[in-house]
Amino acid sequence: MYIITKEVYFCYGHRLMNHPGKCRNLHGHSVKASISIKQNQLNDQGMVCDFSDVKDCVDGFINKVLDHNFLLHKEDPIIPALIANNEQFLAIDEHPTAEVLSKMIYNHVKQQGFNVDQVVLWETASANACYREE
Ligand SMILES: Nc1nc2c(c(=O)[nH]1)N=C([C@H](O)[C@H](O)COP(=O)(O)OP(=O)(O)OP(=O)(O)O)CN2
Ligand SMILES: [Zn+2]
Repeated sequence: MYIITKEVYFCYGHRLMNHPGKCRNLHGHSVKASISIKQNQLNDQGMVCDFSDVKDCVDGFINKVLDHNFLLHKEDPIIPALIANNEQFLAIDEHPTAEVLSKMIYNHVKQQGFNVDQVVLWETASANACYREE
């Protein structure tokens, strides 16, 4: 089994509305996502796939959906105020944790036809979440 990994960097604001501590406050992160693709066989270029193809796939999604966006649970009570002020945000069904965001990226890359091994989202220099399927 061969595995390649491409890293991408982006930013977002969010809050974890049910968090008992500081993460329920509005705050932001400058994050790294590591996207790993696996294959048993290399292609005729000797690659799992081109790093740039992974980057193009992930950048398209991240730039459109996550980067410099404000990520909130759909029931977050701040949403009416954002709408009233014409502010941009993304409301999702789950809490916008590193776990949930890594799965969102995983699902997008898988839907684009890549054989994804895992997606790791480094939310801070010391904390990451990984999503993979058995
Ligand atoms: N399992 C998870 N735990 C936490 C998440 C998460 O997404 N999944 N998110 C947060 C916060 O949003 C934020 O990421 C803070 O993380 P944390 O590592 O606690 O923050 P610090 O950098 O301040 O940590 P220190 O190492 O104490 O400086 C929280 N938990
Ligand atoms: Zn956070």
